[in-house]
Amino acid sequence: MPILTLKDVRFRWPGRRGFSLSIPGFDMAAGETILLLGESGSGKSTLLSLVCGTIAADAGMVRVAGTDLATLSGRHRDRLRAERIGVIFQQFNLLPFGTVADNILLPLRFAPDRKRRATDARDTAGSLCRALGLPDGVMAAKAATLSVGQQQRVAVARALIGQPPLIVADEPTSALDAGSQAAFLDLMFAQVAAAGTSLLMVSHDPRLGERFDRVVRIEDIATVERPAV
Ligand SMILES: Nc1ncnc2c1ncn2[C@@H]1O[C@H](COP(=O)(O)OP(=O)(O)OP(=O)(O)O)[C@@H](O)[C@H]1O
Repeated sequence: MPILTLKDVRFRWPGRRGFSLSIPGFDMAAGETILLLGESGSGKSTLLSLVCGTIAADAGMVRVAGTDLATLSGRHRDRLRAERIGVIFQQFNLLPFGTVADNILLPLRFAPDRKRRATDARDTAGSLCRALGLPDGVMAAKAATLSVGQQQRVAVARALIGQPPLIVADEPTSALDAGSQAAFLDLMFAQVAAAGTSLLMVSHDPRLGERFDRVVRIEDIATVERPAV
């Protein structure tokens, strides 16, 4: 069964001349890694928001791990996202005054099944930190005191904890220089492969493509209408 299926999806941002996106069909196999490429403003983040259920399609089907998001209430969509999807945002969205441990454990609060899979969640969080090359003792540090590269790794640990079947990442390397970018991707891919997780990552950088099972350009799967400026 695919981890993700989009079929005849249409979405338009509100406003008389809002940007609109339509996707006739897109499938992602379980365990597959896909790089989604497209220029700035081409609708990549909009597509990820549809997948995460933070915005609802006007028409068509978005199916995540076998469930059509349109059949769920808002509360159940939030629950499905927390259980099934690990999200890494462009700005990482860490709680600055929370500790690293607080931040990594946060998604488990809304996802009891995922919490169960993480068994001893604090130990698991510590192991993920070590595997991602974070220094000893980092779990007790306030997130705001870490470097950008370290915060990025905490965001990956938060997405991976409890082994959600799908990781969605929006330009997670945009704040890193080329060397740190490669090191970060090595660590992220090692963890994704170890857990057999599917990874849908957005970027505008085609050089990252060789690491992925498949490279998809947004214009190949979606038709967009942009408002005239
Ligand atoms: N919250 C919003 N409300 C209204 N329109 C929006 C909103 N977010 C995005 N858009 C519209 O959707 C278009 C596509 O934006 P989106 O962020 O999906 O593109 P992107 O490919 O991810 O761009 P970037 O690479 O710059 O992040 C934008 O040009 C904007 O017009």
